[in-house]
Amino acid sequence: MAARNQQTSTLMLKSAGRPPWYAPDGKNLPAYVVGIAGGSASGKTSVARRIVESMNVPWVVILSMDSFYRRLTPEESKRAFENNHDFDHPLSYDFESALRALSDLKQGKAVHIPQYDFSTHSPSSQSQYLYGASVIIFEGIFALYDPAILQMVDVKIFVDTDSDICLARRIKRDVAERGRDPLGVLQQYDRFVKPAYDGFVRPTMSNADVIIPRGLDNQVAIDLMIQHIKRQLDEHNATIMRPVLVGQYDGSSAQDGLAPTLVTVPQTSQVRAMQTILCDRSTPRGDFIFYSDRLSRLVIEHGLSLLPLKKRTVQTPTGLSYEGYEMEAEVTGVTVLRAGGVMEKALRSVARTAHYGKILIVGDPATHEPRLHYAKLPPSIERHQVLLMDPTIVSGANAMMAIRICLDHGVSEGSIVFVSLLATPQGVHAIQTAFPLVRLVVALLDSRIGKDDLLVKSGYGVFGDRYFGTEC
Ligand SMILES: Nc1ncnc2c1ncn2[C@@H]1O[C@H](COP(=O)(O)OP(=O)(O)O)[C@@H](O)[C@H]1O
Ligand SMILES: Nc1ccn([C@@H]2O[C@H](COP(=O)(O)O)[C@@H](O)[C@H]2O)c(=O)n1
Repeated sequence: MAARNQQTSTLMLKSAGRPPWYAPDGKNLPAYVVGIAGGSASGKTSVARRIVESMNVPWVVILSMDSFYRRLTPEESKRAFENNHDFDHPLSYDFESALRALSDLKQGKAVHIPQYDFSTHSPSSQSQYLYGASVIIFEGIFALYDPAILQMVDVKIFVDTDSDICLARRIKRDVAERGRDPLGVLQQYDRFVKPAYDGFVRPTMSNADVIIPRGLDNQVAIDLMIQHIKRQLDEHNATIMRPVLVGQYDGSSAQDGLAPTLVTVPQTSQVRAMQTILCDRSTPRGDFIFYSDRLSRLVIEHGLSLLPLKKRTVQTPTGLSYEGYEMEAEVTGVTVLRAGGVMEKALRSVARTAHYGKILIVGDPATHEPRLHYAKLPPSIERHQVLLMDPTIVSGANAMMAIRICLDHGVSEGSIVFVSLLATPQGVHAIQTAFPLVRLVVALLDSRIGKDDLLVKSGYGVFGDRYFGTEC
């Protein structure tokens, strides 16, 4: 039982090169949902897998209804092991949880899906982390049954395979993969599977847009379906955000027209001197590192000072009580790799108990469109105040993707503080337009951006290269 409660989950996201999945206003575009229903062993999973393989992009995911079987009582579990429990009645599914997961995924949120173990008739200790799919394939015998789920599904498929073939495949599969014996499979089939198919599952065929006779054997129908889904994905991609282009902001180089969510650190004499050292092309690398670290600590401290406090009373060594404060919520620092690592170092030097996450976004060399390559965030991040760290904001496109990822993982917009050493007003404006509640703390504003390479023409140069010594 203890093992069952210790749900493990892979928090890694392997979406090599995922383009933006949200519109210029920062809001997610809904994912396209394909529902695949049909009898048990008709080939639903096989068809879903064939679609995923043919799409050949990581942002197509399968959500199986197996994950939403209701938990059995001890009495029901005993009957299940005697092949005498009805897993084919609609009441055996938790449609509410299935709807919630599907709806979250469709809205672009990250979800943890329980995994089901057919040999124990219960959820396994594993859960699956799904994030950011543009196409979701929802498959199961009742995928086209529940009216609220049907509302979520964009294209509805029913796999119609001869029942004798389904039975033969089910015996083979359940013995090989689900820890069953042939006689038990036959008993369960006669008692529950066949009557439920006739009474509940087959009638949902009338909800389908497309019926695929013979399942995987019907290559023509599957190819047509794949073409249809690819077209939907192309249309989806056509409406996603292109880089926020230089020139959209018409203020001057100062804070003209920018909202008060932008805070520049006080321009003390020390800050001015440090900025000058960082802007100077002849500054030796050792000095560049030293002053970047120092300025990072200042910006981080400034960012931390914006986070809310709550009252805390402590006893002093002399026995008096002291009415003080503590942070209202835990802090997570999210590093936008690689240059954000510099600011992470600064956060580690001032915050003893922070959590950490990392995001890798790489600009497409031709279009400068940001592409998500990796994200790893702490599981409880939705309850934390988040410091997003990237030393430079140019077009704002990378920052917007990083903010979107935090929001998709349940962080509220008002809990995010984006800290940066140098930002363009254009980039800040783009971020503020899409995410008006995100606060930004920067050390320096600089408005000069190269039209072709989207690099700040003055300022610190390519910060990461200068800091890590990787300049060409
Ligand atoms: N066209 C096919 N030819 C041969 N075996 C198949 C075919 N389609 C599916 N199978 C096998 O039948 C079993 C059930 O298929 P599956 O796709 O899991 O069905 P479902 O998801 O509808 O229960 C699996 O072992 C699968 O490998
Ligand atoms: N513990 C369980 C749960 C479900 N089943 C059977 O699985 C069938 C649905 O899965 P398919 O992959 O075949 O669509 C359903 O017909 C249940 O009878 C089970 O045997 N044990």
